[in-house]
Amino acid sequence: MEPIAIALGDPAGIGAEITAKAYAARQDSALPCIFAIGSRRALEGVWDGPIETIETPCDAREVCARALPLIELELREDIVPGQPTMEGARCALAALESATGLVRSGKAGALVTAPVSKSQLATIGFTHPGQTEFIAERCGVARTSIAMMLTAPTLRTVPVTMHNSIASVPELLTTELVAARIRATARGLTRNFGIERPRIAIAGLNPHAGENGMMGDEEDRIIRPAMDMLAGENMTLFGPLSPDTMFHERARETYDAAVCMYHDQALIPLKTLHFDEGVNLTLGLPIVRTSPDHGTAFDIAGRNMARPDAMIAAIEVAASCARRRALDEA
Ligand SMILES: NC(=O)C1=CN([C@@H]2O[C@H](COP(=O)(O)OP(=O)(O)OC[C@H]3O[C@@H](n4cnc5c(N)ncnc54)[C@H](O)[C@@H]3O)[C@@H](O)[C@H]2O)C=CC1
Ligand SMILES: NCC(=O)COP(=O)(O)O
Repeated sequence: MEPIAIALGDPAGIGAEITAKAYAARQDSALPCIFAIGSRRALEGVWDGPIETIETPCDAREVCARALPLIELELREDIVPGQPTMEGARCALAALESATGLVRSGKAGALVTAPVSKSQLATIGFTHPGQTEFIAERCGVARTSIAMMLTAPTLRTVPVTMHNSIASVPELLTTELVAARIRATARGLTRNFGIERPRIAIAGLNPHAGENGMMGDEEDRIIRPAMDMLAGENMTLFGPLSPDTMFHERARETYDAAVCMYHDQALIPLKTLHFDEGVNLTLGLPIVRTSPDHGTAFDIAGRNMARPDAMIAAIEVAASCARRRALDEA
């Protein structure tokens, strides 16, 4: 497998720190060869280990054993941890763009992205809600064909609507969109985890999954018809389930992934159970892309408090998915 590219994210956040700590733990965690893309200053500000500049991903192979390989991007200002700037957002976007390109061209084996600040990116004219949608566009894949899967040891969840206001969710939910996300989830489970006939639990939108229409009708009007559309495809679907009772331990054993109707319905159970090991895996792309589940953590940036566990898990999941895909394509 080619080296894995890590875009360092916002320089004022914890991206550089968790990347450096993941690199330092590479032997204990048996991580594959990785290289970083971003600002050298961001790394040097939080880590005193060895860093070596490389020109191309293939140089990382030789360097990785002795130093963290870095494709260096210019950052023309000092970094103040916890204080994001427009220049920092430009650097984060340049790293994301460059890393995505290297993976798309096959020079890097998978893409792992450290966290960015979405609002800060918006200040420099970034029009995508998040990195997920940007990467999909760069890969030429429609937003409706991808899915944002959060994966952790005892739970995988996928939100149908992603970075949208709660007020807009009922209007955005359509039968076609729900069906598309369920299909992307099923294919993603087969492609990335080798699950031949995935079992997928579908959440309702309303309390008690609508209580037979008493507390909302999206279950009957939108979600059930979406499940019916997929009848005959290679997956086992059940639901719509009451969202409050589908995440307890015994319930989680009955499915391979839960498709949820909005961001927090999917991410609250995942982060509550597995904050330090949750991985965000984008399904439906021609490349492998993962990210730690957490954000920029500006409140602890530069204080050597950031845990690298989710970044290590993101690298492990990326490597495992890339290996599986390579085997399937061989
Ligand atoms: N993939 C990405 O690029 C993501 C980016 N974000 C961005 O992150 C920013 C901050 O979002 P928040 O909601 O505050 O979430 P957050 O995950 O950055 O922080 C939430 C809490 O968890 C702690 N925390 C997070 N990661 C940690 C780690 N590795 N070790 C120890 N403690 C950790 C933080 O210190 C904070 O107290 C937002 O601007 C958002 O856009 C959020 C999620 C994902
Ligand atoms: N909460 C998940 C999230 O914000 C993912 O963001 P991104 O990876 O799409 O930037």
